[in-house]
Amino acid sequence: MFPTPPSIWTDLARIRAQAPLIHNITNFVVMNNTANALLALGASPAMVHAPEEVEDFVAISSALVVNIGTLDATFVAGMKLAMRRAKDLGKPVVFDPVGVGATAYRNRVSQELLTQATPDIIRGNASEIMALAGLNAQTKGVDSTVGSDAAVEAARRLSKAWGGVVVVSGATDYIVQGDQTATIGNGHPLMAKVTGMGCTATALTGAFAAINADYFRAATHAMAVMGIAGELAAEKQAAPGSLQLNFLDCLYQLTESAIQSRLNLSER
Ligand SMILES: Nc1ncnc2c1ncn2[C@@H]1O[C@H](COP(=O)(O)OP(=O)(O)OP(=O)(O)O)[C@@H](O)[C@H]1O
Ligand SMILES: Cc1ncsc1CCO
Ligand SMILES: [Mg+2]
Repeated sequence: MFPTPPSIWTDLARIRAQAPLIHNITNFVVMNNTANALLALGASPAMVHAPEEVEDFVAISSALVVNIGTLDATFVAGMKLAMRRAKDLGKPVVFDPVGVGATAYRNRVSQELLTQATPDIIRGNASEIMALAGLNAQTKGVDSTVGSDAAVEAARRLSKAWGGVVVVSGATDYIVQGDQTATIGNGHPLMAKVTGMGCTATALTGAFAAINADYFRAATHAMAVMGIAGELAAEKQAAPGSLQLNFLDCLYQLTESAIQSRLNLSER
């Protein structure tokens, strides 16, 4: 048994009560998945990337989620404007460096985004976090080639370099801020067989950051809810198509007692 921080449930109840507006600049592959996941969680998603309107949209949103999965020059221009405006307005920024390490363009854009407006939380798989930390990580497009354990020290290095929270997802999720580490052992291997489950984790993290200004807690709670909903869904039917569908239903129906009985969280 693990101790259950009641704040996971408190945060989830707050999201359901307040339905915070989450501004997403994300990739074409997952727009529908992450919008539906945010709705099932209780938040209110909007996918808005035109440079002409992102600054105005940030101003009415409670958090900004930036994901470079299918980047191009127009997306990047919108990301820079939105991230700078979010920082100016003190709104949480969550960054997903999809596929960083795979190409020079992705590496350059990621570094530009990080230096222009430092995100509060970065969530990536192990290859992405290692690449972002400047390690010569092997990457296979958008999927990781190494386990999350291998990237914990890279996450710590990144976090110490700019003071934010870094999340490495995988069989075990690591949430790192400075010397602090939380690990989440929930989830199911089939989650990696549905595209955009990592992007979904990042989007949900945006919703938790919108209602909890302790971003270490917000990220930890998001990864816990993600993992628990994922394992509940996999238990209904262990196949990818069903998992994608059941994940939304399990997220929507998630109860305090399910969180309490399933949470696999440790901290040091
Ligand atoms: N082997 C596993 N066991 C348990 N949970 C897993 C496993 N692999 C992935 N997950 C969970 O799936 C979610 C997505 O993590 P993953 O590391 O696969 O993201 P990703 O590679 O960025 O995905 P994508 O780029 O497709 O969005 C996380 O919530 C993670 O905890
Ligand atoms: C498959 C894929 N390609 C670019 S973004 C994306 C979604 C998972 O990261
Ligand atoms: Mg990813």
